Amino acid sequence: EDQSVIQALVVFMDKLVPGSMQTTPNWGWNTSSDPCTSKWVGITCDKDNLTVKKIVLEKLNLSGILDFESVCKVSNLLVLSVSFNNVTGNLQQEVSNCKRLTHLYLTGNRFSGNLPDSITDLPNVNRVVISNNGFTGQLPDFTRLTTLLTFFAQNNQFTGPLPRFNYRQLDGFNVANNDLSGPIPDDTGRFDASSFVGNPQLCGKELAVQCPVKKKDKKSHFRDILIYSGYVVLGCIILVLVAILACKKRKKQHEDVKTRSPKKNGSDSGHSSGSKNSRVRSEFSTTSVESGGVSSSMVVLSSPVVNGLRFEDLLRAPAELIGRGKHGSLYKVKPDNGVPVVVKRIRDWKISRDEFKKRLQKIVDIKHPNVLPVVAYYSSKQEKLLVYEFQQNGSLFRLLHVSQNGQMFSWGSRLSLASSIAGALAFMHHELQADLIPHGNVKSSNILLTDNMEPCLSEYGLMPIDHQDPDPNNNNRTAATFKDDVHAFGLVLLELLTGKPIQDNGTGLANWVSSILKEEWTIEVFDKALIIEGASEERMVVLLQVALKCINNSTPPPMAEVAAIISSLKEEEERSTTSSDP
Ligand SMILES: Nc1ncnc2c1ncn2[C@@H]1O[C@H](COP(=O)(O)OP(=O)(O)OP(=O)(O)O)[C@@H](O)[C@H]1O
Repeated sequence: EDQSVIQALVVFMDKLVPGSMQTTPNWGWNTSSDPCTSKWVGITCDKDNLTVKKIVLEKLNLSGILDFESVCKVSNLLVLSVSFNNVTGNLQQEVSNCKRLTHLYLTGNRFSGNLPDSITDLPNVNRVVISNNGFTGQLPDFTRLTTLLTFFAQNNQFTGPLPRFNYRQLDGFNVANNDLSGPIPDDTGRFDASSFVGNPQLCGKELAVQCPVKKKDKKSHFRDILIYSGYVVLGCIILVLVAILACKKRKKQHEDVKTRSPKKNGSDSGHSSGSKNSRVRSEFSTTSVESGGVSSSMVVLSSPVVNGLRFEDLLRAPAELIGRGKHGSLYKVKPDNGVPVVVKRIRDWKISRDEFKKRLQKIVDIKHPNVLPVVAYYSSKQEKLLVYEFQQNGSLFRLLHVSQNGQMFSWGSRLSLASSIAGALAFMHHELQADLIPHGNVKSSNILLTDNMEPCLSEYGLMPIDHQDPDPNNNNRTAATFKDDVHAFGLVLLELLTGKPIQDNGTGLANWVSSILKEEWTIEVFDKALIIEGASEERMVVLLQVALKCINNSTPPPMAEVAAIISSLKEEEERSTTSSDP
C-alpha cells in the first residue's frame, strides 16, 4: 500500500482503539509495516495489486470513533465492518468519500446522531447494516442508492417519516423498533410486519394498521367507529374463547386424573403434584412428568436445560415475541431460574392431542447432534407449545443475510454446514420413514447455530396437517412431504451458494439461477464473497448440481443420497485444503 494510505490507516485505528494500540503489537497497524504483506489484523487485500479491499474489525471491544476521513483514503475499500464493538460518535459525512464501498456494517455499536445525507452518495453500496445502535433523527432519501440491496436499521431511535426506498430491488429491509411515523411507502408488499414492527406511529397494510385519513369527514368518522367497534367485538370474542378454554381445562383436569403422560423420566422429583395441582388449576394443567404425578399436558423431558421447568415458570417469565411465521408465533422466554428458551406456539393445528403426543414422543426419542432437541411440549385442543433451548448465535438465515458475518462465512464452513444438515435430515427421514413424519419446514431460519457454531435443524415435524386432507396417515400426502424436505433443502443449498435469500417459495431464486446457467455464466451465480475467497469453483458447481437435482426433479433423490454426495464433497475439500497448506 501507499505510505500515505498506511499513515491514514494507523490514524484510523488509533481513533478506533484509543490509546491501547501499544498493548496489541501483533495486530500490525503501524507505519513501519505493510497492511497486505504483514497481514494486519482485520485486513484483506486484493491478491493482484496488494491494496486493501476489506477491513473487518468485529467483536474486538473497540470503543473509539470511526474516522471515515482517514479510512476512506483507502481508495479500493469495498467492505468495512466494525460490528459488535462499542464504537461511539456519529456516522461522519466523510463516509461518502469511500466511493467504492459496497458493504457497510456497523451493527451492534453505540453510534448516535443523525445519518448524514452524504450516505446516499455512495454509488456502489449494496448492503448497509446499521441496526442495534443509538442513531436518531430522520432517515435520508435512499431512492438515490440504486445499487442498494439490503438496509437494516432496526433497533435504533430514528424518528419522522419512513422515506422511500427502491423496495422492488431490495432483498432485505428492516426498520423495526424505531420511532418512525406515518405511512409505509412500500407498495410492493415485499416485506412483512417483522420489517416494520415496534414503530407505534407507523401505519400501513403490513402492520394491519390503517393510516388515518387526514381530513376528518363524516364518512371517516363512521369508519373509525366501525374499526373501534370491530376491536371491541374482537376483544369480546377473545375473552369468551379464553373463558371457554379455562372451563374446558378445568373439566379436563378432573378427567385427566386417570390418564398418564407418555414419557417417564427419573430426574428431579422435587415437586409434589398434589400441592401443585391447586395452584395451576386456574390456568393450564401443568404437572410435569418428573413429578410422576397426576396428569400432564406439559411434558418436560429430561434435559439439563430445563431441569425442573414448570409450565407456570414459562407463563410467569417475561416473554418476547421474536417471530410470527406461517405456522405460529415464537417467543423467547427467560424463566427466573433457568436458561432462556424459545416457545413455539402453534394454533389451530388440526391434530388430536393423542396424535400430537405420539408424534412428539417419536421425534424426541430420536436424537441427532444436528437436530435441536425439543425440551418440553404442551398440548391443548386450541394450541400446541414446543419448547427449545434458545440459540443466541441465531440462524443460518441471519448469518447469511442479516449479520455482516455472511461475508466471513467461508466456503469450507458452508460446505460443512450443508453436510451436517443433510446428514441430520437423512437420519431423521430414515428413522421416521415408517411414521411418515418429515420435517415439513426446512429453511435457513430453521437451521440454528449452537454456541460452538455447530448447525442444528430446528422445528422438526411441526408442519400442521393439510386442512384439505387432515388424515395424518395418508401415505401420498406425507410421502410428498418427504420430497418437499429434499426440495426445501435444495433451496437452502442455493442460498448457501448464491448468498441470496429465498423469496416466493424459492421460485424466484431458482429461476434466476437457471437463467444464468442457461447463459453459461456459471460463476456469476455464486456469492461474490465465495469468489473473492477463491473457493473451488469445481466443487461449488458440484454442490450447485446437487441443489438443482433436489429442486428441479419431480422425483428428487432421497436425502440419504444427497447427504452422501455432500459428505464426500466435504472430505474432498478438506483433503485439498490440508494438502495445500505449507
Ligand atoms: N431456538 C431458537 N433460538 C434462537 N432463535 C430461534 C430459535 N428458534 C427460532 N429462532 C429464530 O427466531 C425467528 C422466528 O422464528 P419462527 O420459527 O417464528 O419463524 P420462521 O422460521 O420464519 O417461521 P415458521 O417456522 O413459522 O415458518 C427466526 O429468525 C428463527 O431463526
